[in-house]
Amino acid sequence: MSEKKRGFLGRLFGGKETAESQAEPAPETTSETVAEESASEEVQTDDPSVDVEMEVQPVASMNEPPRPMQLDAAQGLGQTMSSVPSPVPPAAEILPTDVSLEAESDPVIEPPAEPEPAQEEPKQSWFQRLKNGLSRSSASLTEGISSIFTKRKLDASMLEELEDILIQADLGVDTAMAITERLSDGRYDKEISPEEVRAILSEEVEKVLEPVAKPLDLAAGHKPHVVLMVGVNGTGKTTTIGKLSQKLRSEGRSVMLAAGDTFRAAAVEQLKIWGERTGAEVIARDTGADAAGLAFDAMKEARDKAVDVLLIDTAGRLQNKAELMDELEKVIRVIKKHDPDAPHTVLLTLDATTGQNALNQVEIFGKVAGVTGLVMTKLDGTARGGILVAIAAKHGLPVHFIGVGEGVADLEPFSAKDFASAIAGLA
Ligand SMILES: Nc1nc2c(ncn2[C@@H]2O[C@H](COP(=O)(O)OP(=O)(O)OP(=O)(O)O)[C@@H](O)[C@H]2O)c(=O)[nH]1
Repeated sequence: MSEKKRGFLGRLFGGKETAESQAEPAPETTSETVAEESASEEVQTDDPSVDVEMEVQPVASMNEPPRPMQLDAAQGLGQTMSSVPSPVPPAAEILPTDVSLEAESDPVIEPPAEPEPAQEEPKQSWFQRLKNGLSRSSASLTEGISSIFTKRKLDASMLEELEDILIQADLGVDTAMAITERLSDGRYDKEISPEEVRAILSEEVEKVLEPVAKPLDLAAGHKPHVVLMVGVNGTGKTTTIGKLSQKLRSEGRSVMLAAGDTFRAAAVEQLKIWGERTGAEVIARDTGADAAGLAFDAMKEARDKAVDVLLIDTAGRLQNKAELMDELEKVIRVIKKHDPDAPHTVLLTLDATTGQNALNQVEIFGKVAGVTGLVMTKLDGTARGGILVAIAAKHGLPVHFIGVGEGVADLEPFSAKDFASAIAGLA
């Protein structure tokens, strides 16, 4: 019961809610050092000694109280806000094969509107939303299982068919084999029900996911704790930052958002809206501005104002575009000028609809940006949610959150057991 009284993030991030963060004793970055870097790398900061290109535009005050859309921290897992569904574009559409560095101006993707109290929908538990979100993934598995294991005695061809279904659901060869091996153990020539198979599926998936289901740890005392959000275009970086900001604010933490996606005008606007909604100050520049310069200025602002968490957005980039990946490295180098240990968290957002390509994204972003944890989004828009299992088995990186919709309540800390039960279609 006492657990319940602690803030939701306090419990799930492993940190003490009241713990005072200590400022990092990072060496002070001087304007000279930035100017040096700027001269060699053309970082455009707002430091007066450095070439000033665009104005920093603080938007909302971080002292503002969170808006009514706040998810009650103590109720986090059990309560819901209604989400506004919108069609998720297929991976092929959100992963163009050729992306140029020229700034884009596309329509602003407004964060989903807050529900009017009068229109409040019946509250669903997080598990129910997770189940609904994963329904396409679980349907493809459970329908396949039901079609094989119907009043037949277990034989080798059934196991082969099952293995195919599991592999097609992107669970990965190793997990597929582990499941079929476990099934075959002592069950040959015996009738086996689809329910038994689903129970074993759930147990094996949980075994793979348990070691990676780790809360985001903000308790190390960094002030600010710097979270850099990286990933391919349209995977949900900006939306995830907005949702995280909401959660952190409802824990009583001060948050600053850096609109480092200077490539896409709509992303800057989107982040400003999230900032206003969640009471987080937003550091932004005009479209096309230097992302590293913006990150430098945001770091300075966040340290000067002693905010608890700085969430830095970055432009989406394909992992095979070398020049874009170089730009990301530069952003990280500039952040380190303020604090050599920063970014303390590098979150990679993965779009579940991408399927197997996500494995490759983890590898490349891991090398370039030192990814420390994963957020898998859009599990609601795909039958390929099993990819999370393959990623866990291959890379073993912590999975901090999963997203099953666009609404602020559709991002939650990752639970291996819940995910395994939901994908196996268990109640
Ligand atoms: N269905 C669904 N949609 C999501 C989820 N997360 C994000 N989205 C939507 O995905 C779209 C792209 O999200 P963004 O946050 O703009 O993605 P991004 O990675 O910042 O995009 P770039 O700035 O182009 O790199 C938006 O329409 C979001 O609302 C999710 O978990 N489920």
